[in-house]
Amino acid sequence: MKTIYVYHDNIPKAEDFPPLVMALGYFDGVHRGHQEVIRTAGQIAGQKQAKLAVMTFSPHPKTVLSPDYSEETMRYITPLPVKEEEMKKLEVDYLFVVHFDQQFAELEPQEFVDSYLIGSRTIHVVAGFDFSYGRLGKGTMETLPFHARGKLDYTTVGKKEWENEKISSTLIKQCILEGNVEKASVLLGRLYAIRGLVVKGEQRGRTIGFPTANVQIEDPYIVPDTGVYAVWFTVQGRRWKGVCNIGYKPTFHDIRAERPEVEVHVFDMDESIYGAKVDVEWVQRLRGEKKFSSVENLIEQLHLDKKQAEKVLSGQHREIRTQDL
Ligand SMILES: Cc1cc2nc3c(=O)[nH]c(=O)nc-3n(C[C@H](O)[C@H](O)[C@H](O)COP(=O)(O)O)c2cc1C
Ligand SMILES: Nc1ncnc2c1ncn2[C@@H]1O[C@H](COP(=O)(O)OP(=O)(O)OP(=O)(O)O)[C@@H](O)[C@H]1O
Repeated sequence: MKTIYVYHDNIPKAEDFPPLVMALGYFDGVHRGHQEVIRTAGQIAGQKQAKLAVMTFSPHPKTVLSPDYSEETMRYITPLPVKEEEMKKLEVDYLFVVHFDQQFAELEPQEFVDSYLIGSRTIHVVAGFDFSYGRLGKGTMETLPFHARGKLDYTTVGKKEWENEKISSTLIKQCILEGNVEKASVLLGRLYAIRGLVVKGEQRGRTIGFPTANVQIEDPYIVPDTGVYAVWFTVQGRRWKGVCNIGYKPTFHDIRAERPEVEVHVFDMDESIYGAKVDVEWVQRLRGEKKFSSVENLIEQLHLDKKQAEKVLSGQHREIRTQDL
């Protein structure tokens, strides 16, 4: 897959590309609704002997269009490098990442179709029923035939739902923030995962029999609600079972840190992994974080947490259910 960063002054030109079938949208999470859009585009590309392309935007349009968001505070299910990996898995040939700024937001729908689609040799557009384009989102899948003027074909993908709700990035973000990582995983079609770096913690863990890997999150991910989770922990290509606390450790700290810490007790792992890149996959939230009256009470609870996480990870929860949709 080739990733192409597009700015206003370097819009892709038709002569540089083979005929493209283009899936359009932001695609945060690359969830099951998105997968349907991209697979549909892939099938059409196969039929038309064209290449499969996806056009996404960066940063999130909300950071430009809404005063409630900014690039500094925006959080994602799949920050751009992770989105790229998911697109590769879907066998996308070209990922166009269009720089979203005020100037782009003000493009008339006709200009967007002419310059960014027809101009880049898109022969067929695929998007969901609620996709919109151009200034104030005035372009929709209903207006696309008018703007296309017979120069490209289009396919609209119907609403993909789960339990009568539209699968959307917004819904998945909400689930993650509430700690409902199981539902988030069902909607994503894979376990929600966060990549981070193992850093030194306060070194107290090993003294209480529960050493933990402190995970520093560097990309702008949405972090699940505070609490204790059963997780899979992947380091150096090996996947381990673990139990993770996201929180402020109120048993030891009266004053809240700026951000919650993410620390994983990895079962049966006896290696020093400081500095390693790791993936934490969130399987199930087990409980909320508590302030214990003594370290002994905390340790007692940690044994119970470990047992419960072991049970969850050994059971049916290992693979998420895909037959429900
Ligand atoms: C599974 C698990 C559950 C935890 N639950 C709590 C909790 O409910 N309350 C709390 O104050 N700390 C909790 N902790 C954090 C421990 O207090 C922390 O791991 C310990 O103090 C070691 O910290 P350190 O790695 O910074 O040295 C939990 C840690 C783990 C691994
Ligand atoms: N559940 C769905 N069913 C069908 N198409 C979808 C679904 N969700 C998104 N799409 C389509 O996938 C593309 C990318 O979606 P986009 O990221 O813009 O929206 P979203 O997932 O609904 O996120 P948000 O909650 O931020 O609106 C768009 O063409 C959109 O119409």
